[in-house]
Amino acid sequence: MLERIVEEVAPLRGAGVAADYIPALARVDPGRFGIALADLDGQVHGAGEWETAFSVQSISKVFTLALVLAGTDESLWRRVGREPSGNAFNSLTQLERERGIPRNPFINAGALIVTDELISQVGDASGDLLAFLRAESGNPDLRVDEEVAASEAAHADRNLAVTHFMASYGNVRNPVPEVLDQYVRQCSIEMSCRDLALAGRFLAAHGVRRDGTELVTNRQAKRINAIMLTCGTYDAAGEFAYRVGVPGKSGVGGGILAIVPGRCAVAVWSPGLDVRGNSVAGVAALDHFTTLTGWSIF
Ligand SMILES: NC(=O)CC[C@H](N)C(=O)O
Repeated sequence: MLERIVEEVAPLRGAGVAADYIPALARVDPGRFGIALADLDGQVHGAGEWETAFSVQSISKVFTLALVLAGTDESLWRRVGREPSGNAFNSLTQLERERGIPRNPFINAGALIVTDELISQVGDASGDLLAFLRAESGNPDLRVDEEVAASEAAHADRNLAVTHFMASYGNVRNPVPEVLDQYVRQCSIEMSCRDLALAGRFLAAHGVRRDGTELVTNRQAKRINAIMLTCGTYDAAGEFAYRVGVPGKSGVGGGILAIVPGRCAVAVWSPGLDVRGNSVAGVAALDHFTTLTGWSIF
């Protein structure tokens, strides 16, 4: 079935444009495509370029949220909301009206607060994330792409502005440059569809990790999936629910992690993005996937 999906989306490969506000991402061929599925037993299947590493970008926000929630009570929710923003992932417009409290943890502003919280908990937030991702994917070679990190850090005016703005409301605990550095590093981690599907599997498995231990409770996993559904694709979350019908988190590297609760995690990658920053062929592939399997949650 995954091979069939590769064929079905072939005409869409190359549609859209690779993100260019981070120059190192603009160099990737937008026509590439891969898909992988990890089931609850940790079996993984793939088609296309499913073992090629790419920049996970905002998909990292799901994992940092899970790590923060695993390490604390619910106090994070005093600093970040749980409502769809209806705005672009890097928008500033709601922040002044809402006194420095970002709408949700998956837009940049909210993810920067989550990273700030993870720094307070563990210090080296991106290192902690990398250790988690290596363990879940079984791939000890996962690493930060230093070229992408440097490129993003050199073009971070907007994320710096957002973080300073939230700091002016007292909603940032660590020095802004440190929060930015850790955020850029987490976004610049390279993973393949295979790695991502395995790393996201715990969200399909009600919070239980590869080794059988619990990262987050069943209730927390349910809630993270709910926020992925309502906020994971930014101002296209309604359209994503309409077409795909499962929780999903996209990144401007062209990847999308989708969760079918109780069944599997699916990762797709194709760098050509639509205007809202979601992979054109990736969304289409997930649309085919839930149609072929009947595994939409609706
Ligand atoms: N949507 C995304 O993937 C955005 C992540 C990117 N690192 C940024 O902060 O702009």
